[in-house]
Amino acid sequence: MTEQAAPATTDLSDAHPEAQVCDPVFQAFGGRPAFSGPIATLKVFEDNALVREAVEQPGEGRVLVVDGGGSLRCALFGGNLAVLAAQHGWAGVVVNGAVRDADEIDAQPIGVRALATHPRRSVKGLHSGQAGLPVLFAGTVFREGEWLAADRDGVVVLPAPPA
Ligand SMILES: O=C([O-])CC(=O)C(=O)O
Repeated sequence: MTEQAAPATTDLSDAHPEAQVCDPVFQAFGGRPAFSGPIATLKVFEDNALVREAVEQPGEGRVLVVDGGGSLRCALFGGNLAVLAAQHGWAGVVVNGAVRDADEIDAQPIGVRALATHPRRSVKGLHSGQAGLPVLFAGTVFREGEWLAADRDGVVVLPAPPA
């Protein structure tokens, strides 16, 4: 997979009045401090079966945006899923919820944003949730196919990649 330099979120925010700038609620994980790509969305709650299914599919440089309803009672993403996401070419994962195995995630060449860490794993096997719907958190609407950039300054969403 070729790794393209992600444009700075500051420059994107300055140059694009249409940019949505996420509320600064995220902690940063992963071996890639800056990442960007088209958005794929998931809406789940304390069940990460769909997250695993997604990162087992070709990522093609996309960013998986997982709305976990903000639950801080378990982790929706962890070290094994980070390996799968990297292997399948996902640029990053943004979680409205918690992750675990922070050190293992940091060892993978993807970017991850989440509200917190939590040692407990989520439910598996219910396969509850929905893919491809617009999701709303951090003051931002994340729509499948729109474009996200993240770096140490924050997370920005644009309707399309900058020209
Ligand atoms: O599988 C999970 O629920 C998350 C996790 O711990 C991992 O990815 O290693």
